[in-house]
Amino acid sequence: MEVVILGGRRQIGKLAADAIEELLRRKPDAVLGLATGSSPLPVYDELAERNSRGLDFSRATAFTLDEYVGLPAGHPESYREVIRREFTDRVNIAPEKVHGPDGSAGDIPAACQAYEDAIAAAGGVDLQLLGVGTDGHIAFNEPGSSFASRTRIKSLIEQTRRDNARFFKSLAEVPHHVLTQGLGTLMEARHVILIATGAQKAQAVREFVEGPVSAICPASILQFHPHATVLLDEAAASALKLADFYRHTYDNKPAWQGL
Ligand SMILES: N[C@@H]1[C@@H](O)[C@H](O)[C@@H](COP(=O)(O)O)O[C@@H]1O
Repeated sequence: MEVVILGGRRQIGKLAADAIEELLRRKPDAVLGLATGSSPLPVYDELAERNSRGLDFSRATAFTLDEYVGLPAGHPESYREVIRREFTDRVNIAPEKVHGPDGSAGDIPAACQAYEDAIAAAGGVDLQLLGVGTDGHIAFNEPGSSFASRTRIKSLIEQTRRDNARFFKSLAEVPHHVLTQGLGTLMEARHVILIATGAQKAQAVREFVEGPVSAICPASILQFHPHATVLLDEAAASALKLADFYRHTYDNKPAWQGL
């Protein structure tokens, strides 16, 4: 796991966008894993800007991480809508190449299997963006999720519902159930870039980067990933024991740019 501590959200956005740009130039039909939440927004802003200057997404495919169950089609907070608004409508990716789990499916297990099959048929995810929940969840894999899990339905814990209530009119409107790629699914992405900013993430970051690998902190599975990059601002990095070591080792420059 490479941990890179940067000055702020804008620098994080640029560095993650550099990785995506390098991938798209090397492999124009790359498969991108997209995340919702506020953490990846600077990356999407930067990519939209680069798209307007010629970075081409026309041959790319994208898969989102997760989706609420039970929101009506077109609900502004469904992740399908969020990712469309925040990213895919702002670049020249083909809408039919942007996939998400179907939270309104009648047959949920079949929809989850179909999503796994679609990822596999696309050749797997080349680069997966991730945020992290204050409880250490990635995608919507809450504490206790199996490290071998695949796309499936999950219940949200109250902490996550409260964290996400800021996007809804009230806590009561936040769905209790979601579909999410599993931890086993996420671990198959060839490169994972997790972004965390702000002091409210410091504890989760300390636990998943430097704590024991445990299902109680789902993001800790990334310690087993062969190519995981963690991009942090100073506040999110503030509880790390080895923060100085990471600063010196990577010198604000992750391995994909050459040490
Ligand atoms: N399912 C999403 C996660 O994918 C995201 O990482 C997390 C953190 O969101 P934020 O980046 O807004 O802190 O929120 C949600 O629960």
